[in-house]
Amino acid sequence: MADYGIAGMHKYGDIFVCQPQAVCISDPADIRLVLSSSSFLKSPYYKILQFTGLDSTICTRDPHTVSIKRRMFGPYFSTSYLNKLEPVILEYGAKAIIGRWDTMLQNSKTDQITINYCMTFSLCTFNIVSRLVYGQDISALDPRSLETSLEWMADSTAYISLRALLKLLPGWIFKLLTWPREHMFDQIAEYVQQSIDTRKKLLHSLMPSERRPADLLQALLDSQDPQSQAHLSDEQIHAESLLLLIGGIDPTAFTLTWTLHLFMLYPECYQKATNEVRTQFPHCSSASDVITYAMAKAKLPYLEACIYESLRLVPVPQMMIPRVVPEQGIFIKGHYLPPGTTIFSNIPGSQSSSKHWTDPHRYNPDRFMDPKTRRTAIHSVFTFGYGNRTCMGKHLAWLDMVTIMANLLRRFDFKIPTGYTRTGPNIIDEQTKYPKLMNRTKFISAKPANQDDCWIVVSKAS
Ligand code: HEM
Repeated sequence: MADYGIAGMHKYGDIFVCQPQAVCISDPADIRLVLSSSSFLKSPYYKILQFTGLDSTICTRDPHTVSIKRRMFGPYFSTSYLNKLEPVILEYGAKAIIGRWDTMLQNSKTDQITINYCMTFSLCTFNIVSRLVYGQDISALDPRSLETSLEWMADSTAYISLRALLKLLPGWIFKLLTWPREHMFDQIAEYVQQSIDTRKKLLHSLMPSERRPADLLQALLDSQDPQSQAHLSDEQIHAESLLLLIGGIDPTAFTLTWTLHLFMLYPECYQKATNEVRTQFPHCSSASDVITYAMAKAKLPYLEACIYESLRLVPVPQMMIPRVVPEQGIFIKGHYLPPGTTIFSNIPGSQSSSKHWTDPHRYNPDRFMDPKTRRTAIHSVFTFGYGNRTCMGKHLAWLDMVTIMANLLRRFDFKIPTGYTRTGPNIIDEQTKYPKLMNRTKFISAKPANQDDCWIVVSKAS
């Protein structure tokens, strides 16, 4: 889909017909216009994201229900609620990686270790999400549970996504293809139910003076329909929790992966980001001394710009967030689009277009630093979507990404393993004339296609 959008944009420009009664648009101004209007409903395509028999937030189309759901859950994804969750996020995120790498370095005879950073970031975001959404400490980065965690994470997320996609097929084919692994779905459902039951028991046993837990499981249990005051049923919690599981692991982990990969391809950016972190936070007294999100937001603008630039250059979600033209129709670039037309926002195309970005194939975080271009640049990155259906978890994703990256750059040095020659600062892509990026899958997520590209040498900060 992403390649098709990029090729179509090069051939036909900022708007082209991509299917009967469907167009693909790439001008950031047009994308903003469509995505910021609540009268452009999500297209029925989103039904494939129905992980259980019920609509979770992402595939809800009816504007009234959407408004209720966003009012119910929105406060729990706000920066003020996330502040309460930050100690847990730091413990299961940045501190968990630091602890693991410190132990590995202590046991290493060479003062350096070689690790797979994509896997580390995936386990780490899995660790955070499991704690926040299921209230479970799965210690994903602990060597004793590493293999089980990897297997469970890969199988469950792949299976849930695949099961959703297979729904596009006729019912009997869906049943035929999914029944051999249907037990997995039952296992996940059981896990969710156990988490809900354990939490309900805990709440029941709390003394009035004791504090209720603060996490996303509690948010799902506490949230109330603003009109009827009704709470979510266990089935609704199940549907929403699977969305948080799928949305919360891969996009965050892969954005971190691309950021570190891009640092290795652009050593000057890596050096600048590292210098910024180590100049602003020079003293690192103990293992528990970590850079918090507020500290990073206040003092690390270049690191933030680096993450924005990764989100622009490699937008991890590869879907084109389709919307339907409302009954009054719309003119885009002089073309009248009648009601019912599907509009795909060509995010990968728009974010790599030389019409809208100077030197688009170059990783250049400075475009998010210059006060003259910063605002427009930020509003032209659609990796989290945009407007009234923008990603609800984006503040959480930023918190995860900034705290993990800032703390790792502060404590560790990174370099490409000796002998690795598939990518590097001097391995230039013939087409773009800039360092070649590692290959990626382009189906659902821009995931590194080959895990062998994700090894990196880590040592203590010099
Ligand atoms: C870098 C990380 C992330 C990226 C790039 C990302 C991207 C997206 C995108 C593109 C959408 C769809 C927007 C649309 O359909 O118009 C979305 C929706 C959503 N995301 Fe994320 N996401 C990320 C992290 C998260 C996290 C950590 C969570 C929560 C744990 C989350 C929860 C959600 C929810 C609940 C929605 C549905 C919002 C709605 O339909 O109104 N996301 N995200």
